[in-house]
Amino acid sequence: MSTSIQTLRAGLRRHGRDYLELTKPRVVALITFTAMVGMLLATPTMVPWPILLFGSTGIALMAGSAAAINHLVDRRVDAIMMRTCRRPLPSGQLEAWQVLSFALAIGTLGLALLLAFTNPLTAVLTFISLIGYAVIYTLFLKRATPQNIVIGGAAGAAPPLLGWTAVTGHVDSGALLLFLIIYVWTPPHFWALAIHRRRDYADADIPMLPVTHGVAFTRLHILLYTILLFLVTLLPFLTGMSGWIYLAGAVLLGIRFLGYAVRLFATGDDRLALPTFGFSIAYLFGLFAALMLDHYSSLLFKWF
Ligand code: HEM
Ligand SMILES: CC(C)=CCC/C(C)=C/CC/C(C)=C/COP(=O)(O)OP(=O)(O)O
Repeated sequence: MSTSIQTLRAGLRRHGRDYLELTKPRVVALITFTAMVGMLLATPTMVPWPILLFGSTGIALMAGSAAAINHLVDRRVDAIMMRTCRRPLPSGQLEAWQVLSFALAIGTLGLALLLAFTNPLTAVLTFISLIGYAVIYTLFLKRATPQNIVIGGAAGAAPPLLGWTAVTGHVDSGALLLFLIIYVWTPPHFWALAIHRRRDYADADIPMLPVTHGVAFTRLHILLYTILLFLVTLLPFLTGMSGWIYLAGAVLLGIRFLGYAVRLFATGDDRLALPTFGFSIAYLFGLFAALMLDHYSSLLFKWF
């Protein structure tokens, strides 16, 4: 046992950057931020600091573990695609057993933190999200249907709900609303990138929407989902969960996102696809920052 821990430690020192890359750190950073906003919105008082700290670390570790399993399952597909061929497995920097050990280690640590500092419901739902992304999406859906990311998007949309249940111990309408926002955001986020990288997906025989149904059809669906997203993001205000500060943020960000989607659709210029993908990330960060800002400003207003 101690020898295998020593081997793991030596490997971590030599390949720190590769292990970090396995976790998709920038994706997990945004996922963790949305989970923390879910925690903050779940209560009108302060979130107990052990839940905030260890709950979000637990969710981040399990999301990182899911991302590492995705690298393992997809290693042959990743070797074919230009965007992913330099990843640690296809480039030979790490071997499959190292990736599996790493994923199991951080996944188990994450699960233990959630069980110790949050509640069984959060631990179970986070585990289901891990399986949803790492196994159901990556191994089956991704290769089976162009609706892969619509169905698989449920795993990526779960984090704010997980943050919410970490604080309250149950799922309620506020948590479901935050889930719904990310669920509807995922198709325009991903399909914009898929238009830009469609040749990669065709080469790897992955049935992404622009490959199976063409670019024009995908542009239309990006636009339709962005309109739906605009409407869904009004719900936190309409249901009284959030106030005017959030509404202003959601409308401004939504108009900008719609601007990208309309231009992509109307001009048919695929050079707009990558900027649309880039903006989708800034959009989601901005929207959740607006939820948080609105929550605390309305609390301050009540206190004084
Ligand atoms: C099924 C759901 C999703 C799919 C298929 C998807 C797909 C992708 C892909 C393929 C990339 C890679 C871009 C690259 O390597 O150049 C990416 C990047 C990114 N995604 Fe997603 N995504 C999903 C959900 C999410 C969620 C839920 C979040 C956060 C809440 C997120 C945040 C990001 C961020 C921040 C990046 C940029 C990463 C970087 O610059 O390294 N994605 N997404
Ligand atoms: C809370 C928890 C455990 C959630 C896990 C959610 C999670 C890590 C979602 C990531 C979504 C994502 C980057 C999908 C792209 O995979 P891809 O295989 O289509 O993209 P790739 O080609 O860049 O690998």
